[in-house]
Amino acid sequence: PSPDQQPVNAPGLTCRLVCVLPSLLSSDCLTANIVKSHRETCQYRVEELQALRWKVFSREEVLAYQSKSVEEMWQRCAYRLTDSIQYVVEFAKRIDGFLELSQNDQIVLLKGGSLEVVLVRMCRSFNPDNGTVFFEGKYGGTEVFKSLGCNDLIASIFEFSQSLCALHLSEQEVALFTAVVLLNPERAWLQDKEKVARLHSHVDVAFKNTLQRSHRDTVLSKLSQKTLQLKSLCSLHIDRLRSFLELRPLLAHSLFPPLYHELFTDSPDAPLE
Ligand SMILES: O=S(=O)(c1ccc(F)cc1)C1(c2ccc(OCc3ccccc3)cc2)CCCC1
Repeated sequence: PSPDQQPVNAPGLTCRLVCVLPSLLSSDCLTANIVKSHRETCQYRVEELQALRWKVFSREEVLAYQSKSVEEMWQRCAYRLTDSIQYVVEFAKRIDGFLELSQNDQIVLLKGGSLEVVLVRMCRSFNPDNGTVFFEGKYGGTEVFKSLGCNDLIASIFEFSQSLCALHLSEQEVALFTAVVLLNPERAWLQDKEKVARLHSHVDVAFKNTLQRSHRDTVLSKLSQKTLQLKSLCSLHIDRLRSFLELRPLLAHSLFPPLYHELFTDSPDAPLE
Protein backbone atom coordinates (compact mmCIF):
# COMPACT_ATOMS: atom_id res chain seq x y z
CA PRO A 1 0.00 0.00 0.00
CA SER A 2 1.27 3.51 -0.69
CA PRO A 3 2.74 5.46 2.27
CA ASP A 4 -0.43 7.50 2.81
CA GLN A 5 -2.40 4.28 3.01
CA GLN A 6 -0.11 2.84 5.71
CA PRO A 7 -2.01 2.45 8.99
CA VAL A 8 -0.60 4.93 11.47
CA ASN A 9 2.30 3.03 12.93
CA ALA A 10 2.17 4.44 16.45
CA PRO A 11 1.87 1.58 18.94
CA GLY A 12 2.68 3.94 21.79
CA LEU A 13 -0.15 6.32 20.94
CA THR A 14 -2.62 3.49 20.34
CA CYS A 15 -1.60 1.86 23.62
CA ARG A 16 -1.94 5.17 25.49
CA LEU A 17 -5.41 5.75 24.03
CA VAL A 18 -6.45 2.21 24.89
CA CYS A 19 -4.99 2.60 28.38
CA VAL A 20 -6.43 6.08 28.98
CA LEU A 21 -9.77 5.47 27.30
CA PRO A 22 -11.33 3.18 29.97
CA SER A 23 -10.40 5.57 32.76
CA LEU A 24 -11.79 8.53 30.76
CA LEU A 25 -14.93 6.48 30.05
CA SER A 26 -15.31 5.44 33.69
CA SER A 27 -14.51 9.03 34.76
CA ASP A 28 -17.20 10.35 32.38
CA CYS A 29 -19.64 7.72 33.65
CA LEU A 30 -18.94 8.75 37.24
CA THR A 31 -19.39 12.45 36.32
CA ALA A 32 -22.73 11.65 34.67
CA ASN A 33 -23.82 9.61 37.72
CA ILE A 34 -22.91 12.42 40.16
CA VAL A 35 -24.54 15.18 38.09
CA LYS A 36 -27.71 13.05 37.75
CA SER A 37 -27.70 12.29 41.51
CA HIS A 38 -27.35 16.00 42.27
CA ARG A 39 -30.18 16.94 39.88
CA GLU A 40 -32.48 14.38 41.54
CA THR A 41 -31.68 15.41 45.12
CA CYS A 42 -30.96 19.15 45.10
CA GLN A 43 -34.31 19.98 46.86
CA TYR A 44 -34.92 23.12 44.74
CA ARG A 45 -33.89 23.69 41.10
CA VAL A 46 -31.54 26.67 40.73
CA GLU A 47 -33.98 28.25 38.23
CA GLU A 48 -36.76 28.15 40.84
CA LEU A 49 -34.51 29.73 43.47
CA GLN A 50 -33.43 32.53 41.13
CA ALA A 51 -37.03 33.19 40.04
CA LEU A 52 -37.90 33.83 43.72
CA ARG A 53 -35.13 36.40 44.39
CA TRP A 54 -37.62 39.29 44.19
CA LYS A 55 -39.56 37.81 47.20
CA VAL A 56 -37.72 39.59 50.01
CA PHE A 57 -38.96 39.75 53.63
CA SER A 58 -40.67 43.06 54.47
CA ARG A 59 -39.59 45.23 57.40
CA GLU A 60 -42.48 43.86 59.45
CA GLU A 61 -41.58 40.25 58.63
CA VAL A 62 -37.95 40.87 59.66
CA LEU A 63 -39.13 42.45 62.94
CA ALA A 64 -41.36 39.41 63.53
CA TYR A 65 -38.35 37.10 63.16
CA GLN A 66 -36.27 39.33 65.45
CA SER A 67 -38.96 39.13 68.17
CA LYS A 68 -38.93 35.32 68.17
CA SER A 69 -37.17 33.54 71.04
CA VAL A 70 -33.63 32.22 70.72
CA GLU A 71 -35.04 28.71 71.10
CA GLU A 72 -37.59 29.12 68.34
CA MET A 73 -35.08 30.44 65.83
CA TRP A 74 -32.60 27.64 66.62
CA GLN A 75 -35.43 25.16 66.19
CA ARG A 76 -36.46 26.62 62.82
CA CYS A 77 -32.87 26.55 61.49
CA ALA A 78 -32.32 23.04 62.86
CA TYR A 79 -35.50 21.81 61.15
CA ARG A 80 -34.64 23.40 57.82
CA LEU A 81 -31.10 22.04 58.05
CA THR A 82 -32.37 18.54 58.88
CA ASP A 83 -34.76 18.73 55.94
CA SER A 84 -31.89 19.66 53.60
CA ILE A 85 -29.69 16.92 55.05
CA GLN A 86 -32.27 14.27 54.10
CA TYR A 87 -31.66 15.28 50.47
CA VAL A 88 -27.88 15.08 51.01
CA VAL A 89 -28.29 11.52 52.38
CA GLU A 90 -30.23 10.62 49.22
CA PHE A 91 -27.53 12.27 47.06
CA ALA A 92 -24.84 10.19 48.77
CA LYS A 93 -26.76 6.93 48.32
CA ARG A 94 -26.99 7.55 44.56
CA ILE A 95 -23.25 8.09 44.08
CA ASP A 96 -21.75 4.93 42.47
CA GLY A 97 -19.70 3.19 45.13
CA PHE A 98 -21.13 4.92 48.24
CA LEU A 99 -23.48 2.06 49.16
CA GLU A 100 -20.58 -0.40 48.68
CA LEU A 101 -18.88 1.22 51.70
CA SER A 102 -19.57 -0.27 55.14
CA GLN A 103 -22.63 1.14 56.95
CA ASN A 104 -20.26 2.55 59.57
CA ASP A 105 -18.25 4.46 56.94
CA GLN A 106 -21.40 5.72 55.19
CA ILE A 107 -22.54 7.17 58.54
CA VAL A 108 -19.08 8.61 59.35
CA LEU A 109 -18.98 10.40 55.96
CA LEU A 110 -22.52 11.78 56.40
CA LYS A 111 -21.91 12.84 60.01
CA GLY A 112 -18.74 14.68 58.97
CA GLY A 113 -19.84 16.00 55.59
CA SER A 114 -23.60 16.64 55.46
CA LEU A 115 -23.47 20.20 56.82
CA GLU A 116 -20.50 20.95 54.53
CA VAL A 117 -22.52 19.77 51.51
CA VAL A 118 -25.54 21.83 52.64
CA LEU A 119 -23.31 24.92 52.97
CA VAL A 120 -21.94 24.43 49.43
CA ARG A 121 -25.43 23.82 48.00
CA MET A 122 -26.60 26.97 49.83
CA CYS A 123 -24.76 29.20 47.32
CA ARG A 124 -27.58 28.26 44.89
CA SER A 125 -30.18 29.84 47.21
CA PHE A 126 -28.06 32.92 47.97
CA ASN A 127 -28.47 36.23 46.14
CA PRO A 128 -25.00 37.89 46.02
CA ASP A 129 -26.48 41.16 44.68
CA ASN A 130 -28.19 42.00 48.00
CA GLY A 131 -26.66 39.40 50.38
CA THR A 132 -29.94 37.59 51.03
CA VAL A 133 -30.63 33.87 51.41
CA PHE A 134 -33.79 31.86 50.73
CA PHE A 135 -35.32 31.06 54.16
CA GLU A 136 -38.87 29.84 54.84
CA GLY A 137 -40.25 30.95 51.50
CA LYS A 138 -38.61 34.36 50.99
CA TYR A 139 -35.16 35.94 50.81
CA GLY A 140 -33.68 37.62 53.91
CA GLY A 141 -30.38 39.07 55.09
CA THR A 142 -28.39 38.35 58.27
CA GLU A 143 -30.82 40.57 60.25
CA VAL A 144 -33.47 37.82 59.98
CA PHE A 145 -31.30 35.58 62.20
CA LYS A 146 -30.49 38.22 64.82
CA SER A 147 -32.40 36.56 67.70
CA LEU A 148 -30.25 33.41 67.37
CA GLY A 149 -27.58 35.18 69.39
CA CYS A 150 -24.73 33.87 67.22
CA ASN A 151 -24.07 36.69 64.78
CA ASP A 152 -20.50 35.47 64.15
CA LEU A 153 -21.76 32.10 62.87
CA ILE A 154 -24.44 33.76 60.74
CA ALA A 155 -21.97 36.31 59.34
CA SER A 156 -19.52 33.52 58.46
CA ILE A 157 -22.25 31.49 56.74
CA PHE A 158 -23.27 34.51 54.66
CA GLU A 159 -19.64 35.42 53.84
CA PHE A 160 -18.99 31.84 52.75
CA SER A 161 -22.03 31.85 50.45
CA GLN A 162 -21.04 35.26 49.04
CA SER A 163 -17.48 34.05 48.28
CA LEU A 164 -18.69 30.77 46.76
CA CYS A 165 -21.14 32.65 44.52
CA ALA A 166 -18.18 34.69 43.24
CA LEU A 167 -16.82 31.48 41.65
CA HIS A 168 -20.02 31.18 39.53
CA LEU A 169 -20.07 27.38 39.88
CA SER A 170 -22.23 25.56 37.34
CA GLU A 171 -24.65 22.87 38.54
CA GLN A 172 -22.19 20.25 37.26
CA GLU A 173 -19.37 21.85 39.32
CA VAL A 174 -21.59 22.06 42.44
CA ALA A 175 -22.49 18.37 41.97
CA LEU A 176 -18.87 17.24 41.62
CA PHE A 177 -17.53 19.54 44.36
CA THR A 178 -20.16 18.34 46.89
CA ALA A 179 -19.29 14.71 46.02
CA VAL A 180 -15.59 15.45 46.64
CA VAL A 181 -16.48 17.18 49.96
CA LEU A 182 -18.64 14.24 51.06
CA LEU A 183 -16.22 11.41 50.19
CA ASN A 184 -13.44 12.77 52.40
CA PRO A 185 -11.06 9.91 53.37
CA GLU A 186 -9.64 12.02 56.25
CA ARG A 187 -12.83 11.81 58.35
CA ALA A 188 -12.05 10.39 61.82
CA TRP A 189 -13.30 6.86 62.70
CA LEU A 190 -13.38 5.52 59.11
CA GLN A 191 -12.94 1.71 59.12
CA ASP A 192 -11.77 1.28 55.51
CA LYS A 193 -9.96 4.55 54.82
CA GLU A 194 -8.25 3.14 51.68
CA LYS A 195 -11.58 2.21 50.10
CA VAL A 196 -12.93 5.74 50.72
CA ALA A 197 -9.65 7.19 49.39
CA ARG A 198 -10.04 5.21 46.12
CA LEU A 199 -13.61 6.43 45.66
CA HIS A 200 -12.57 9.98 46.56
CA SER A 201 -9.71 9.96 43.99
CA HIS A 202 -12.06 8.68 41.23
CA VAL A 203 -14.42 11.58 41.93
CA ASP A 204 -11.50 14.02 42.21
CA VAL A 205 -10.17 12.89 38.78
CA ALA A 206 -13.65 13.20 37.28
CA PHE A 207 -13.94 16.71 38.74
CA LYS A 208 -10.48 17.74 37.44
CA ASN A 209 -11.22 16.31 33.94
CA THR A 210 -14.48 18.27 33.82
CA LEU A 211 -12.79 21.51 34.93
CA GLN A 212 -9.92 21.11 32.44
CA ARG A 213 -12.27 20.47 29.52
CA SER A 214 -14.15 23.67 30.29
CA HIS A 215 -10.92 25.63 30.94
CA ARG A 216 -11.94 26.18 34.59
CA ASP A 217 -8.70 24.87 36.19
CA THR A 218 -8.27 28.17 38.08
CA VAL A 219 -11.35 27.30 40.17
CA LEU A 220 -9.53 24.25 41.66
CA SER A 221 -7.10 26.21 43.86
CA LYS A 222 -9.91 28.50 45.08
CA LEU A 223 -12.07 25.48 45.98
CA SER A 224 -9.33 23.94 48.14
CA GLN A 225 -9.42 27.12 50.27
CA LYS A 226 -13.20 26.73 50.46
CA THR A 227 -12.82 23.27 52.01
CA LEU A 228 -10.74 24.85 54.81
CA GLN A 229 -13.42 27.50 55.38
CA LEU A 230 -16.07 24.74 55.47
CA LYS A 231 -14.16 22.93 58.23
CA SER A 232 -13.95 26.05 60.43
CA LEU A 233 -17.62 26.94 59.72
CA CYS A 234 -18.71 23.50 60.93
CA SER A 235 -16.61 23.68 64.11
CA LEU A 236 -18.04 27.17 64.78
CA HIS A 237 -21.55 25.69 64.43
CA ILE A 238 -20.70 22.93 66.94
CA ASP A 239 -19.25 25.52 69.38
CA ARG A 240 -22.34 27.75 69.17
CA LEU A 241 -24.65 24.72 69.49
CA ARG A 242 -22.76 23.56 72.59
CA SER A 243 -23.01 26.97 74.30
CA PHE A 244 -26.69 27.19 73.32
CA LEU A 245 -27.38 23.77 74.89
CA GLU A 246 -25.21 24.26 77.97
CA LEU A 247 -27.81 26.78 79.21
CA ARG A 248 -30.73 24.49 78.30
CA PRO A 249 -29.54 20.88 78.89
CA LEU A 250 -32.94 19.22 78.67
CA LEU A 251 -34.26 21.21 75.70
CA ALA A 252 -32.12 19.44 73.08
CA HIS A 253 -34.38 16.40 73.00
CA SER A 254 -37.60 18.36 72.75
CA LEU A 255 -36.35 21.22 70.58
CA PHE A 256 -34.42 19.52 67.77
CA PRO A 257 -35.27 16.76 65.27
CA PRO A 258 -33.60 13.43 66.21
CA LEU A 259 -31.35 13.54 63.13
CA TYR A 260 -29.98 16.98 64.04
CA HIS A 261 -29.39 15.70 67.57
CA GLU A 262 -27.66 12.56 66.31
CA LEU A 263 -25.42 14.43 63.85
CA PHE A 264 -24.38 17.44 65.92
CA THR A 265 -24.51 16.56 69.62
CA ASP A 266 -22.28 13.85 71.11
CA SER A 267 -25.29 12.18 72.66
CA PRO A 268 -25.36 8.35 72.31
CA ASP A 269 -28.82 8.41 70.67
CA ALA A 270 -30.79 6.08 68.41
CA PRO A 271 -28.65 5.12 65.35
CA LEU A 272 -29.44 6.85 62.06
CA GLU A 273 -32.32 5.08 60.38
O1 LIG B 1 -31.92 28.58 55.66
S1 LIG B 1 -31.17 28.10 56.76
O2 LIG B 1 -31.89 27.70 57.94
C1 LIG B 1 -29.99 29.28 57.23
C2 LIG B 1 -29.54 29.34 58.56
C3 LIG B 1 -28.58 30.26 58.93
C4 LIG B 1 -28.08 31.13 57.96
F1 LIG B 1 -27.14 32.03 58.30
C5 LIG B 1 -28.51 31.07 56.62
C6 LIG B 1 -29.47 30.14 56.27
C7 LIG B 1 -30.20 26.69 56.23
C8 LIG B 1 -29.12 26.40 57.25
C9 LIG B 1 -29.44 25.87 58.49
C10 LIG B 1 -28.44 25.64 59.44
C11 LIG B 1 -27.12 25.95 59.13
O3 LIG B 1 -26.08 25.77 60.04
C12 LIG B 1 -26.37 25.26 61.32
C13 LIG B 1 -27.07 26.29 62.16
C14 LIG B 1 -26.80 27.64 62.00
C15 LIG B 1 -27.45 28.58 62.83
C16 LIG B 1 -28.37 28.12 63.79
C17 LIG B 1 -28.64 26.76 63.91
C18 LIG B 1 -27.99 25.84 63.09
C19 LIG B 1 -26.80 26.46 57.90
C20 LIG B 1 -27.80 26.69 56.94
C21 LIG B 1 -29.65 26.94 54.82
C22 LIG B 1 -29.60 25.59 54.17
C23 LIG B 1 -30.51 24.69 54.94
C24 LIG B 1 -31.13 25.49 56.04
